Amino acid sequence: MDLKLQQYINGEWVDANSGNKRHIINPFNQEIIATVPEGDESDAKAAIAAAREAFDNGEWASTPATERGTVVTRIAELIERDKEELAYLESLDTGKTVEESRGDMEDIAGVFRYYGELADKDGGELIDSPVPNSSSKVVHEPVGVCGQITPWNYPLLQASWKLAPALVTGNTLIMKPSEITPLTTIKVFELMEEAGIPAGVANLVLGAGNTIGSELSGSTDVDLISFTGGIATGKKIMQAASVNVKKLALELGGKNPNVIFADADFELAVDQALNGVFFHAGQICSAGTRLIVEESIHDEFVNALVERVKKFKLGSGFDEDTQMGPLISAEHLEKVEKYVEAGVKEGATLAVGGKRPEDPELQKGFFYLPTIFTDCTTDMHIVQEEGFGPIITVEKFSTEEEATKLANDSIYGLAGGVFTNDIAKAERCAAKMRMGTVWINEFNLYFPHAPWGGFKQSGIGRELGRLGIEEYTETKHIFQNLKPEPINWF
Ligand SMILES: NC(=O)c1ccc[n+]([C@@H]2O[C@H](COP(=O)([O-])OP(=O)(O)OC[C@H]3O[C@@H](n4cnc5c(N)ncnc54)[C@H](O)[C@@H]3O)[C@@H](O)[C@H]2O)c1
Ligand SMILES: C[N+](C)(C)CC=O
Repeated sequence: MDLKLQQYINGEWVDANSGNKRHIINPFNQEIIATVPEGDESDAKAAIAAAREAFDNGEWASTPATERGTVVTRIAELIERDKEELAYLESLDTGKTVEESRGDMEDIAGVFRYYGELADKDGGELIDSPVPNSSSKVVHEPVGVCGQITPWNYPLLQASWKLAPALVTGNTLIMKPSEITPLTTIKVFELMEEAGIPAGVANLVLGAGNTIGSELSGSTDVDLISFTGGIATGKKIMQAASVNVKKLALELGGKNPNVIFADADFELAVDQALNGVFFHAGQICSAGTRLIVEESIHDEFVNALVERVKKFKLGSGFDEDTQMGPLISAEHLEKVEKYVEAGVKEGATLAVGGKRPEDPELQKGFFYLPTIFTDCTTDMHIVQEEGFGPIITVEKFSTEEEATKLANDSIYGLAGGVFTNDIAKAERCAAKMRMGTVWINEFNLYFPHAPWGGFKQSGIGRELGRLGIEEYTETKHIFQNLKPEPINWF
């Protein structure tokens, strides 16, 4: 593997201070793909010091925004150049099909390109001051040193949503990818170095969340944490971040409803419902794992799903005909198994799946069969909790009001979908659904221009779009009295 397999701190490729290492495991066959440094608090401290110095010396922040934009656009070009290698690494690390990874790489290059082009578009704002003989303007400045923590399911995609807006706005950063999927993030740091990001501006530390992640969240030298991951970790980060009242951007989990009305295009809704859940084996924050189907088509709809699911081809992400790869790890597979067991105990009916596949060729991988539960009710653990696996729960409704009430009955509010051919009904539902994204006759679509994030416990703040850049800026009001006079109060 032609990759540095090291951390990147203050412009140098380095091993962990402790000398410790971690094996990265292929989820398809449990083979060791790579061995990388396992950093700890001391590595995180070194990276924080480098990022602090690079921010405080002001060089990157005072580089003209156009130049910062050019460097970030160059990163997009390098990602496009090395797209095949990146897609290969992402599929090795995560088990997802290489076709999915290629799509991810196109999205990622698009994110760097989008923010590269936005870099110099913020000229601030002139305020019409109510005070005679004065000027009043608003400018946006970088927040400072940013800690960025990412999950394993979309390793480089989630990193790109953080790296590109932080860099174009003049911040410095420390990135900590998931300890089990670091490869593409390492590769992109090589590309960022090639693109000309100055030493200390972007730093990469590798290792566990409870060491490096905690150090980043609890450090008084870090001004902002942008985190994507689970709710439980998000809560720990919020607590640690209170030490210096850090700015926080949290992209957390989801248990996303997909409402299917009887008047929807049946084949389209079946196809999108399957895609909305089983893509990447259900390991997607916005997976439409909670199907809410109108009673009059419920049985026909479930039968159609089951027939299609039985034909899914599970296998290596590198085989052309594979539709679904393995889960990420043995630990996660066990979690998914327990989740399904809980559903059975709660009284839901297993319509298909509910176990590991028996195919001898899949025994070394962390595979789980696509699973559909019927007879589900909102009080069930499997309807309320994120399973993060290839599992659908199906509930029934009979009125529009009931459908949106069910859809909103959740602590989450990340995303949801509505399938209907009645445009007015679709708009009414979208208005009522308390989620950061609502898709109409579509599921799981995102692009750089539109914001992404959650209502309720699915998060704080937004990534992507113009809001994604605002997370990385402080707003300053500058007022000038053009004809100052004494106040003579005291
Ligand atoms: N909202 C979104 O856009 C979005 C996108 C992708 C994934 N997710 C969510 O991510 C979760 C799956 O990812 P995961 O299992 O990697 O999540 P996770 O919370 O276990 O880990 C995410 C990251 O946090 C780090 N971490 C762990 N403990 C930490 C601590 N105490 N302090 C700081 N950092 C710590 C991990 O090392 C990892 O890098 C799911 O809940 C999924 O919904 C959300
Ligand atoms: C945000 N998204 C959909 C790319 C990945 C969620 O896990």
